[in-house]
Amino acid sequence: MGTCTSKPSKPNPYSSRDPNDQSDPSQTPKSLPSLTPHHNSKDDAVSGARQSQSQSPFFPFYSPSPAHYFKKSPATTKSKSAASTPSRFFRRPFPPPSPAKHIKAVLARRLGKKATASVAIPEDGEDEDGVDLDKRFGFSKELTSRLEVGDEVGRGHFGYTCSAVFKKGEFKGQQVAVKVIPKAKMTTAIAIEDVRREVKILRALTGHTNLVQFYDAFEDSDNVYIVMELCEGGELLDRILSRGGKYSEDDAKTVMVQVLNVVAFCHLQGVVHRDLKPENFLYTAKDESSPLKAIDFGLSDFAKPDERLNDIVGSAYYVAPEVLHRSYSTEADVWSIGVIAYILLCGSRPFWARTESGIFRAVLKADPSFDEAPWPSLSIEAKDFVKRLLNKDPRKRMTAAQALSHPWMRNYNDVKVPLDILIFRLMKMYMRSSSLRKAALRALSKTLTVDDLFYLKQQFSLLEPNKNGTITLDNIRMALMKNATDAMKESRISDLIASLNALQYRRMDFEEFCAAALSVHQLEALDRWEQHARCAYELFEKDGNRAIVIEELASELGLGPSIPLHVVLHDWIRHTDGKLSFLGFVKLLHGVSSRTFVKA
Ligand SMILES: Nc1ncnc2c1ncn2[C@@H]1O[C@H](COP(=O)(O)OP(=O)(O)OP(=O)(O)O)[C@@H](O)[C@H]1O
Ligand SMILES: [Ca+2]
Ligand SMILES: [Ca+2]
Repeated sequence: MGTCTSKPSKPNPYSSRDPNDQSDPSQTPKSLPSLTPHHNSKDDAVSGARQSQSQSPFFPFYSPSPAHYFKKSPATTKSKSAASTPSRFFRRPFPPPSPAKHIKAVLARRLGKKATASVAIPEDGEDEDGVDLDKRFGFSKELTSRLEVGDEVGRGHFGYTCSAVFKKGEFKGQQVAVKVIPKAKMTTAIAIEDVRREVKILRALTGHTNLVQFYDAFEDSDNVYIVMELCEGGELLDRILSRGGKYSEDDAKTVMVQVLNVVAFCHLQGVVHRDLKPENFLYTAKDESSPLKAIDFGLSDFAKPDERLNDIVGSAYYVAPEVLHRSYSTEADVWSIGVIAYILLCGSRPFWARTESGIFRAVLKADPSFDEAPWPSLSIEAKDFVKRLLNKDPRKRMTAAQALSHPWMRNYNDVKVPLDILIFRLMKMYMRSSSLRKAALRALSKTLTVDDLFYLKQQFSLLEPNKNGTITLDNIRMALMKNATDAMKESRISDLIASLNALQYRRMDFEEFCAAALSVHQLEALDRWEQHARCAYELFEKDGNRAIVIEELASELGLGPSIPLHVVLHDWIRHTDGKLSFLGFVKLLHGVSSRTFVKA
């Protein structure tokens, strides 16, 4: 993104650092151990872009940045005509790359202005003609009287971060971090709104162990200041690089459990982070066992139930395919966690190319490699875990809470599985389904394995405080309230509860809960899907299948009069006895609507 990539032109006026000291510690080139890219792309342009150590000792680990970075970087010039070897060295590109939002700009160039005009987002960096931007945030102006601001501790594209100490008040003496975001960089209404939202989300979400604690926000005519907990242990990225990307499975789990916990929490609150990457997780202290904290909610947004987001934001290596397709929600964060998990376990990036469009092509088309070392020596569970996070279909991808109950994770240090927002979405769909579909789902739920049931049992018990084997609408409301932050108001999670109103006068037992909260799409992604479906159909045949005429089936499915019923539903009914065929059964499980047929 154009103007948001440069460093502040003047030194931090609050820093006690020697103003004559021209050196910038963040810019000292570091030689870093290799993070080898590998994937199974059949695209020669992509695989041919791998680099050799001899010819390319330096290569940015970060996203290949916008073209202007690439042209300037000596690292990239060196890497041009190289072939692949696994053990080369990278160092950090210079200046810091991977501005999060630039993906939008790159796609705008690729698709042409017209294609992106629908979202009416001016390119960042472009001034909005004739519009006087209101850069007042309503934050306190008392920064200097409340805090003594010290040295710079980190830097991003939108801001830089300094350490500071509270001079007075309830936090007197407390060391904190202050992220300084220059107002000069807020050149569009969208950019201003982003900063407003970053503060709003941080303020609302604070309280989770793995989320940086927010203290306050200030402003003056030049900057916005976000005061938060100081994390002195550095970025997760630096730890990965210093280890050469080699994490034992247990060490990777220690990272994953924290990342998944905070992301499951955000998703339950209806917040999607949209920029999950190792740079945006900080350790509170230098020691290995210090907790990890999610930071940088600069691209985060509220994801209302049933709403799809469409801004193309994120960082290239970590961006989910559906973000590139401009229709996504919380699942996109889980993809990014899958990329992080892949990197932790094998030290390589799953989707890699020399150019940004090459990375996007790989994200959309290529399957990451699980054949090269060290994958063959890793556990089957570890591979399954990563594959289920990196499913290209967001409906088939695990959620963060499901990932915590995956066999690879769940026995690790007594992992606690948090409430999963997906449960509410699925229950809502179930409550609105026809009795025929409910019977089909019930049959399918009888085929679930111990692993599948583990997750559902955990979720059920989170909703069932009385342990009497049933849940009510009140129980659900209470469970959500127990976990609620202010963010839920904005993301309208209460609407979800309202949509479960049909539960008001009855209870749901575990058996029905399994039918209501199972995801057909996720089961379909498994190798054993065919077995599940066949077995469920047999059960359905014994107990649920009945003769049905096409018109009745259409009304069960809620199909409108515009659908040529006899054409589309012909194969759904068995001609011998007029009952649902296997095909009809599977279609029914998915839940269909007139829209399905219109699309087809
Ligand atoms: N609470 C904190 N404690 C210590 N350092 C921090 C803290 N918050 C941020 N930093 C440092 O400042 C850097 C920039 O912060 P942040 O990522 O929030 O800024 P940004 O301008 O939004 O960056 P990006 O270019 O990634 O969007 C971080 O990578 C980190 O090194
Ligand atoms: Ca960042
Ligand atoms: Ca950011």
